[in-house]
Amino acid sequence: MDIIFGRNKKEQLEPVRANVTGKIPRWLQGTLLRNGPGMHTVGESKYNHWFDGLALLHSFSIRDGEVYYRSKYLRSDTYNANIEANRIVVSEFGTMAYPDPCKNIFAKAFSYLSHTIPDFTDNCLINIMKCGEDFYATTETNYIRKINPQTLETLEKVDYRKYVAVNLATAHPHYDEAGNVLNVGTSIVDKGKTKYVIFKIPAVVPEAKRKGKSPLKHMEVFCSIPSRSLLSPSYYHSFGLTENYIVFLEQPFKLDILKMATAYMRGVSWASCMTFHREDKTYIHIIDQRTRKPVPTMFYTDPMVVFHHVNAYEKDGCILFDVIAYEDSSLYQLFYLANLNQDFEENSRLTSVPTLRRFAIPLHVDKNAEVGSNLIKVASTRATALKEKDDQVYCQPELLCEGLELPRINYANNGKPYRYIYAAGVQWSPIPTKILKYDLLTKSSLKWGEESCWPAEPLFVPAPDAQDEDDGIILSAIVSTNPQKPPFLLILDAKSFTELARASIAVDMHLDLHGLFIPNADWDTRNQDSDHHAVPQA
Ligand SMILES: CC1=C(/C=C/C(C)=C/C=C/C(C)=C/C=O)C(C)(C)CCC1
Ligand SMILES: [Fe+2]
Repeated sequence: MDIIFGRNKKEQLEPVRANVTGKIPRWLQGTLLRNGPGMHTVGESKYNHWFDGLALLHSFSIRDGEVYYRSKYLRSDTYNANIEANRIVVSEFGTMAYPDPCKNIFAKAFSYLSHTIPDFTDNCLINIMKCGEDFYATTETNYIRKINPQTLETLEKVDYRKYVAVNLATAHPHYDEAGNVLNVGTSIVDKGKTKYVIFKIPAVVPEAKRKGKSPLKHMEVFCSIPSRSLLSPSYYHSFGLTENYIVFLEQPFKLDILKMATAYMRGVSWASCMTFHREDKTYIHIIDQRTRKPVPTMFYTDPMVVFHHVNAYEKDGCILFDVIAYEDSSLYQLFYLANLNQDFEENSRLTSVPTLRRFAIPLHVDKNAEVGSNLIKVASTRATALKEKDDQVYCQPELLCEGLELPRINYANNGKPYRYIYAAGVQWSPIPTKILKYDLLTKSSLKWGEESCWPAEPLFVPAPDAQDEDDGIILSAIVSTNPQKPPFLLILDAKSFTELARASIAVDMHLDLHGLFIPNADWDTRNQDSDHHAVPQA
């Protein structure tokens, strides 16, 4: 597995034409832009964790049945500092780095102190965000990096803290129909309070206010939720959105701020400051978008760890939301590079398999309902919400399916009733061996897999004349451990899950994390089909 995880990948700066077999639909015109870690050693120094690797952007430009591939390292300040020093000098999730090893004792002590409130990395390796006309590489710190989606060049560094008080923010924002961005961040011990901040970035700025400013300058706090604890806010990786509500899980997988403040001095990583408290509950916060206030009822469920929300929607007085959940936080443990070696089949066994769980949250809690009664009256789910004393509600999910991660949907259905989930299929290890389509109605799935192939997150792109939710195609970048088989972009028909085409590229391709598809606007206007792709397939 060293081929996939350990080895530094080479950039492919010049676009290279892929060898296409099969037939790419004529309407599929645009660029698949993806992000993920590509470099895990700098000089003699090595990162400890796969999520530490330096961000390598790659793109597949699809035009008239042809595919062109290119890749480029994000020239973050982190990348530049590391390359210049020829060693790792910026700390990442699983690796604490020491910039000045030769300083005298006084300078060293000063450097430790200045790390009490750390300046986090801008190695934005997780996802790509669209904001107005601009694209940004994202991670979970306060930094995002603007990029040129055509050339993959790195542009400005943006510090969210300049606009809203957040030290951390998710790499998984949501978009409304107009393309406005909603995201959640954590504000740590600011003015004596720790809170989760939901913030909005408008897609367009009114002409009068514009003055050449980017929409980021018009970012605003939408709502804040106080953290249950000042010094141990929850860690979260994504959130859910319905037409009128936001779903935020305050889970018992927490950051210990005091541990973080001394991590640099103690020589341990940020990852070691995260703890799963299996004795705690998971609190479900529901925010009403119309009042911009959290719903006052306290909804909770058993301890769990969620990285990816799938979708959420309102139905018959309830919010139904689907997540991929684990029993513990061992997933992040498995991505230490020491585990992803030859013996990875042994070392990276999941202790808790990812399960698709559906929760149901009643929007109106009858104060007179009997304690112990189930407040969910929706026939389509077995999820329950039991009334407890003091107006608390205990929610138990319906278990839908096992062994899936990196979920995607037809984003036109985000926040709305939906039927299909596209995801990476994982079995005994967190590394995907298949991609699958799960049908929430029939509770059955279709799968794609091939010997020695390791697929990435499958992304759905709707067809221009789509009638059904699954009228479209699936794109997934596949790397292979067979030296005879070059990596390829797989194009499946989303309805039947059969292969339409593959574009093989004889390059050094990395296993990526997340990304988006940018439809080719020229082609859309040429075909009078502009509305279908107004929002990226985020
Ligand atoms: C640097 C840094 C962080 C980075 C977290 C990262 C990089 C997480 C990546 C998660 C992924 C890729 C999950 C996939 O499902 C924290 C812990 C937020 C806080 C401290 C500083
Ligand atoms: Fe993610």
